[in-house]
Order: sequence, then C-alpha cells, then structure tokens
Amino acid sequence: MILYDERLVSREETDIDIEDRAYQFGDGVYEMIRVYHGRPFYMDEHLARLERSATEIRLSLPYPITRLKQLLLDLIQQNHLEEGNVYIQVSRGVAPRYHGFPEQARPLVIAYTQHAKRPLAELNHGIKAVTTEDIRWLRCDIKSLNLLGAVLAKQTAIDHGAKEAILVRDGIVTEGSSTNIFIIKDGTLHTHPANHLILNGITRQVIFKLADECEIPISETTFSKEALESADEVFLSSTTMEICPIVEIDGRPVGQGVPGPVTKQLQEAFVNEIKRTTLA
Ligand SMILES: Cc1ncc(COP(=O)(O)O)c(CN[C@@H]2CONC2=O)c1O
Repeated sequence: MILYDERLVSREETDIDIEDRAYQFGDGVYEMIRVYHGRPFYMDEHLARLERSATEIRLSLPYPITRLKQLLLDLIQQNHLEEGNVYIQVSRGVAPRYHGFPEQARPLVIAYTQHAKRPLAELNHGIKAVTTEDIRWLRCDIKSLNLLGAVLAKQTAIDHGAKEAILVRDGIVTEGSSTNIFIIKDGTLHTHPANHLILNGITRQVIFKLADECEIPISETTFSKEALESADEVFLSSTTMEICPIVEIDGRPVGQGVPGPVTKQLQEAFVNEIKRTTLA
C-alpha cells in the first residue's frame, strides 16, 4: 500500500499528473523516516521539520500534521514494515505550468515504505568519500525536492568509487550530499552550525544529545577542508546511514584508516537510543 493524498491505496491505483509541480519544478518538500522494530524513529521531529520546510516555501499542508502522523502509522502497520524507511513527499499540486503559485491546487501528499536493513558493513568498516564544491542554493535548511545539486555531488562520489561527497563552500566544509558531516580532533566533535547552508539533520540532533550524555565535547563551528584532512576521525550522519565512519577522503586515509574510538562510542550510544525509543 501507499499513502496517496489522504487514502491508503495500492500503488497500481495511482498515477502522477504530468503537470504536478513537484515533477515540473521540484516544488515541494519531503522527509525520510527510519523504522526499527516496526516503530518509527524520531517521527515527531521529522514531521515538525516537514511542517517547517512547507512553511518556508509558503506551502500549506492539505490536512493537519496529526492526521498525516496517523496515516503514516497505519501505512507502516499495513505494510508490516519492521525495518526500513518511510518516504513522505508534499507537492504544491497540479496546475498548468507557470512559475507563480497556482490560484487553486490541492497540495498532494504521497508516502511509501521501503524494507531496508541497517547498513552494517558500512557502519562497521567505514566508507570512502570525496570532496567537491557545494554548488547548491542558499536555503539548504529546507528539505525541498530541489535536489539536483545533491544528485550531481553524489554522482561525483560514485564516479570516484566513493559512497559520499563532502561539500565545500568557500573553503568551509558544509555537509554531505545527503548527510551531515562531523570531525573529531583531540577528542572534540566539530560540525557546521545549523544555518541556511546545511540541513539540520534529525540524526545530527540525536548526536548532540548522545554527545552530551557521553560527555564528549561538541563544537558547532565551521571547519576548513584542511581541518577535515587533518582530523583524527570523520563520520557522516543521516536517517538511512545512522552514524557512519568515513575512513578515506580523496584517496587519503583518515587517521589510522579505520573507524575511530569516539565514532564507535557514539555508534554504540546510537544503538542504545534505537532500543530505548523503539523497543520500550
Ligand atoms: C542534505 C542533507 N543533509 C543532511 C541530511 C541528514 O538528515 P537526517 O539526519 O534528518 O536524515 C540529509 C538527509 N537525507 C535523507 C536521509 O536519507 N535520504 C535522504 O534524502 C540530507 O539530505
């Protein structure tokens, strides 16, 4: 089943109009929520961000967020999703192609589930990354469907045999193409401030909570590409990749070239947070 507008229907029953503004302009917002043990992880925080993203592009949701939450819980249950992701998207709707907002168009909500296991190999062994210029717009805090900059960056990583592209704007590391980036230097965590140049990741926010509980110092300050290259440890964070060590950047090892101790400590704390919030 999928969620289409306000109904759970079979995917075969639905189609997307060629003049849907998400399709033609990327005019919409989205969220990706992880499910563990059949329970969504930090769903309220994701839905609050969806509401904020919609507000920031002057898009009104077609029904209350509380209704959407219940529909998503029903979708997870109906699809027997034990471990995987829920993708939610809100388009400004269908209207004759014109850049200005349509006079009247009902925003279209869709959502579907994906069965997906945790990326254990990447979590245990780490991944490779490359750096590339951050060419995206200046409202990266909005989780919009305008993802071409991210798509091109991710493909650059793939072209170089890597899993993620680390974005650099004017010499400063912002984030990954679909992740947040953290470095550890002399025991302190550093990550880009949550401003208009990055997405304030939900996983990033969980890491701040876990770092506090683990008494790991964390500094929300910008850092340079040079600081990235001389870091003791580097990891990325996202809903689908959790806390994933980066062990090689641009062909050079990070630290000892293996997941570091602070990263592993946070990974362990993250697993405990999953258990605390989805097994209780
Ligand atoms: C540009 C960007 N930065 C950071 C993040 C991390 O945010 P969360 O911790 O809230 O996931 C994402 C998530 N991208 C989602 C995660 O999975 N697939 C995506 O498109 C992202 O697209």
